[in-house]
Amino acid sequence: MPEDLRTVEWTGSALRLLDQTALPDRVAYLDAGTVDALVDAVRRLVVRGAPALGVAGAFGVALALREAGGDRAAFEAGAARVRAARPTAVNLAAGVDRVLPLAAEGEDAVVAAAQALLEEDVRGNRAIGAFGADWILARTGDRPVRVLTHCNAGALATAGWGTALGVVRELHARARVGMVYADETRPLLQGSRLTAWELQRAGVPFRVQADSAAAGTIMGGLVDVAVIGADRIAANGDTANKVGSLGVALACAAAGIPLVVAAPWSTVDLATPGGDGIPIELRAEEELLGPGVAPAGARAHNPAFDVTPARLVSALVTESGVLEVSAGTTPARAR
Ligand SMILES: CSC[C@@H](O)[C@@H](O)C(=O)COP(=O)(O)O
Repeated sequence: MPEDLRTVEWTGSALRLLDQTALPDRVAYLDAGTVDALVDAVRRLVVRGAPALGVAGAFGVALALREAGGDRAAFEAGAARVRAARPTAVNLAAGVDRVLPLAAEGEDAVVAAAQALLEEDVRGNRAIGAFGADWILARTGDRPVRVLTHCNAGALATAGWGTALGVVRELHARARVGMVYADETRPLLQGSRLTAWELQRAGVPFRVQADSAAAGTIMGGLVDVAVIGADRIAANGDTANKVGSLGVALACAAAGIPLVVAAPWSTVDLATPGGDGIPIELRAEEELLGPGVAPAGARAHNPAFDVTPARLVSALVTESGVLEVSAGTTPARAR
């Protein structure tokens, strides 16, 4: 993503969000100037992706502080609403928690801490990209690398550069990308709308494919490595990410190719021992239904995420380096 586009930016009076519901057709921004506006934007996925949610949550504390006007209980309630706007990405709660202690010092101190988190995220993503590219290239030799990715873990999902797509960008900068298969990502099309948009702008060769094509593409020998992001990684390495990631992981295991999870340490939740403790967001049934899609009256089951067991995660790439999770190097053991 070019430097002129920011997913999350503090204007001085509001949080300016690049509206990801309008992409790829339009580049539009939404200024969230209240807690209500921010919570609504988070729920509608105007801003989305775990690290971007973390940064938005941190700035949301400044909105809550201003709105409360010195009323401690109102401030705490506002911050709690931001924190709980979506349940799975631990970064959202972590972003809020990180700046909360500064509330006593006022809005400027909170904004400065949120801005520091934003800048840290971009720096971390650059490091993730380099570590991930090194790890992959050490296993693929000289041939161009064919990558499969699921959902959008790019610049749009972060404060800049991206995690899984940060690895792809780094491979591309080293002229080593053969092809990227971008799963379209049902039901909200983060892959075909957002990942494809980012890859196109970056000049990376790609094909969008239906989620249901992923297993065949992997088993058919068209993919060297799958690289995905994460919303929450438990202490044992179990990884929650966009629904459909588990299917990609199972196919990778069956085909004997690596599944790489690229995420900052802020996505690791050491307080959650295993994947069964990760809350999975259930979204509105309407996202999967409607005229021309399903018969009137049909009901839907619409989990936004699934959990990939640690044994299927070949590598977890963070800004600190690579953990070979399925080989036993879990986040808990590394810390
Ligand atoms: C770097 S983003 C990592 C994850 O947050 C991403 O893969 C994902 O699942 C996003 O889900 P979304 O529902 O679009 O917020």
